[in-house]
Amino acid sequence: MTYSYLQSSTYGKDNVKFLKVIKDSKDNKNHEIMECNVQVLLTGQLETSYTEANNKVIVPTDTVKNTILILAKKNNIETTEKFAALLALHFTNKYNHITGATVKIIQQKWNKYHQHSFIHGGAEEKIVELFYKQENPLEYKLVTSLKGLTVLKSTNSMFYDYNVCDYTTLQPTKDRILSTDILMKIEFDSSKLGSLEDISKGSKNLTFDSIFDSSKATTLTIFKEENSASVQATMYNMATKILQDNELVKFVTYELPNKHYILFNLEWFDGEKNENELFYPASDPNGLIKCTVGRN
Ligand SMILES: O=c1[nH]c(=O)c2[nH]c(=O)[nH]c2[nH]1
Repeated sequence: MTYSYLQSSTYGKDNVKFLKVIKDSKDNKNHEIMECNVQVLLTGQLETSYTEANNKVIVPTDTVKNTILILAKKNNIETTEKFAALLALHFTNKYNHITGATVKIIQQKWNKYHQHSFIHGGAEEKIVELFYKQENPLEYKLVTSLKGLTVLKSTNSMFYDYNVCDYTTLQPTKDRILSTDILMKIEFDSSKLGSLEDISKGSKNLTFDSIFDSSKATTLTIFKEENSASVQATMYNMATKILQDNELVKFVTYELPNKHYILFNLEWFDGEKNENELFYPASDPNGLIKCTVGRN
C-alpha cells in the first residue's frame, strides 16, 4: 500500500501562438490570415510518469508544440473547429497510449480592408474547445465561443418589479443603460454533427462559419431590438432563437457582466434635470449573469 494515488492528470502545451498567411496562389497577393493561440492537453496511459518517474510514456510538451505548428503549416485550416479536430485525431492516432485530447484554440479577429492588409478587431475573439476521448469517438464535445464583444444600448432597457427587502436600495427603472462584454458559447450536438474525421477533412467548415455568424448576428439583433426586461430575460431570448435557427446546436450559454452606468444627480446645480444623458461608468462592482439553455 502506498500513501497516495493519482486522482487525475493531463498535460500538454499552452500558448502556442502563430499567424498563418493563407495565399490563394504564389503570385497573387490576395491573402487571408489566422492568428491563433493553441492549447493541447493529453490523457492516456501516463500514470507511471507521475507515480514511477517513468518518462518513457511522456511525449514531450515540446513535441506537442512542434506538432501544432507543423499541422498548422501543412493543412488547410480554414476553421479552428477543423484544426481542433485534426489535432485531437493526430495525437490519439499517432501514439497508442495517448487516448484523449483537449484542444483549445483562441482566434483573434482581423478584419480585411484590402487584399493583404487588415485591421485588428480589438478584444473580440473566437474560441473553439474540443474534448475528445478515443473510447467514445462520437461523443466528443465541441464548443465554439464568441468572447470580448462589448456592446451598449442607451435606451430600451428596464429593470423593475424585482425582489424588494430591507437590504434593497436599487431604484426600479424603465429606462437605463445596458452594457456587457458578450461571452456566448455554442455547444454542438455531436450526434447530429457527425464524426471528427469528417470535421477534420473540412466538410463542416461552411456549417461552422454560418452557425457562428448567425449566432453572433442574433445576439446583436435581439440586443438592439428588444426592450429588455432584464439581462436574464434577454439572454434567454437570444439563446432560444439560436436553438430555433440551428438544429446542430445543443446548448447555448451566455456569461454576461452587467456593466453599470449610474446616472449623475445634478439637482444641486440649480435643479438641473438629467434625463438619462450623463452617466458615471462604474468599473466595479458589476453584475454577472450566466445561463445555459437547451432544447425541449
Ligand atoms: O438585468 C438585471 N438583472 C439583475 O439581476 C440585476 N440586479 C441589479 O441590481 N440590476 C440588475 N439588472
